[in-house]
Amino acid sequence: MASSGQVSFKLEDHPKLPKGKRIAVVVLDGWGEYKPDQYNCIHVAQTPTMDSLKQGAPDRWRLIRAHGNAVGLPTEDDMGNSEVGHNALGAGRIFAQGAKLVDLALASGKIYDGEGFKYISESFEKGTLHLIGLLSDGGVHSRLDQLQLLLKGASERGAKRIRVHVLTDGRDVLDGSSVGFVETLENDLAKLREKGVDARIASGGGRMYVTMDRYENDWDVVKRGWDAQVLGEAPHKFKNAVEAVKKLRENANDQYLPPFVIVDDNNKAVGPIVDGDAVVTINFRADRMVMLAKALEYQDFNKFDRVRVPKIRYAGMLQYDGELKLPSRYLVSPPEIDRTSGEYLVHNGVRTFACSETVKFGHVTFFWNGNRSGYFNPQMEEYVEIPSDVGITFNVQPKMKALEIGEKARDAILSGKFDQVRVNIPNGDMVGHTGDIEATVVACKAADEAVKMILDAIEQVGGIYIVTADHGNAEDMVKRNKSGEPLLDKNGDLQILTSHTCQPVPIAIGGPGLAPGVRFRSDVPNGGLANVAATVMNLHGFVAPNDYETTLIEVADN
Ligand SMILES: O=C(O)[C@H](O)COP(=O)(O)O
Ligand SMILES: [Mn+2]
Ligand SMILES: [Mn+2]
Repeated sequence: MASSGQVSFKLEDHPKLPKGKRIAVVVLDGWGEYKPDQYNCIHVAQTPTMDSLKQGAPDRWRLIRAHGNAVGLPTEDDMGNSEVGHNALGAGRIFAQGAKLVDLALASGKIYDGEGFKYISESFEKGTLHLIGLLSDGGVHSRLDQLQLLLKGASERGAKRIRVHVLTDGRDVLDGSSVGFVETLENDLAKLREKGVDARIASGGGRMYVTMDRYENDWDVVKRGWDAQVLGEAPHKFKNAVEAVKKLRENANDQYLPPFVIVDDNNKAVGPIVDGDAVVTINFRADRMVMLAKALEYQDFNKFDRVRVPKIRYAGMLQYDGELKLPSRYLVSPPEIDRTSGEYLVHNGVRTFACSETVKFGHVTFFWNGNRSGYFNPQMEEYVEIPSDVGITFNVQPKMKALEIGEKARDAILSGKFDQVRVNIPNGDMVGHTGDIEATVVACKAADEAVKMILDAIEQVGGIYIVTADHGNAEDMVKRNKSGEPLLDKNGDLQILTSHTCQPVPIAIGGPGLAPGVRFRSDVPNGGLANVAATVMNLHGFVAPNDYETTLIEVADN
């Protein structure tokens, strides 16, 4: 706890639980609990390991909350996501997250008084304001209503020429919904034009194919965006963005639309980014904006040929990486997630190994450690990234690198070099997002096999396991009405749910090293992801800091 300005990271000994056990912390990505039907891929898949854990209920298996207020999101209708989920798991407390902080800053108008807005507004007189980001109401990376408020606020404060570079979603929202979002935005921009603001959509593309890669998996994705947004070059040229999205959807879904630029009557791009302009990346979530932020901000940059590097005033909606201070200017201060469990544990002698494949690597490192890149103490930690497949949608390879992650974790456990071995197993989530039900079933089976590999290793060394998930996804693949029945679209087709869900997630503890009498408490019925950190600290033999959310376990006297 902080005392006289100094943080002491010393944890108290747990009165009943021993130190020195090897502990596997397994996070299944996108693995919620839902009624067993044909659209519940976890139920349909063979998942003997996860099924066997369930038999430990209620003492060693239970459900915890992973969405809404339990993870610091604005409302109970907000589904969970990896960022807020892993933040809560790692930090042991609930922080108001980016979505909420931006809401508050817009509502109070404070966003316009901050350094970031003042900085970009210096370009309003002579330059163009460019807004780049995900266009949907998914609330995971960005929200349309926040963009709308920012457009209004910026134009009222002097922005005379505005260009919006849209990234279509279909991943946190239904596929096909991009058309409606672009129409809504076009209406707003038309209203601004009536008021004398030269406001237009300048470019676009699907989020997974244009711009929003993460953890440096595939820089080509960012380059395609750069070419369209900055250089004004793209394979597809249209006069109108609604027409562009409708046309391009004939051959691709929203997530994967190819890049396009909007051109004028002379076939000239209407909104390349040039010297003197201002740029705001409107996503509040970090992982899929960091790469673009680097391309926009870094002078030394060799990930792709930027061709032309305009001298711009750039601000992020938030600062995306506190350690890298990236970007250096931002409109809203990010949550200050301090004193995470990872930091405490290295100070208390717990040696940690963390691993996932590229697309989830930052989840068990960067997000887990409070949006902080790098090690707390390289002598005590080792983070291993297994390269993800590039350039495919994961329904094509639904097993992903699950078994490789399992093997790395197993070897780390058996090596005796680590006290905590932490992994993220991505399949349920990454394949769930493709909306391919059959492939998601294969994905869930692979994830279960990886869990088995880890639990077997824990068995062998007399260790402890804790298995949980960050939010739901694969357990429900259709959109439903209020009574839970699947919804059909106007053609009578099932509406496939590519997004996360608001379902709770399982948590299980066990292993030969678990002291007798350890069981889930029954007096924390509303426990959520933020309660996991204190639980893990207990299993390592420590009491969590006072301000952490309470532990989920107790030790019964036998
Ligand atoms: O970025 C993504 O892939 C989705 O928007 C959310 O998925 P995640 O929160 O599981 O990463
Ligand atoms: Mn996730
Ligand atoms: Mn996801």
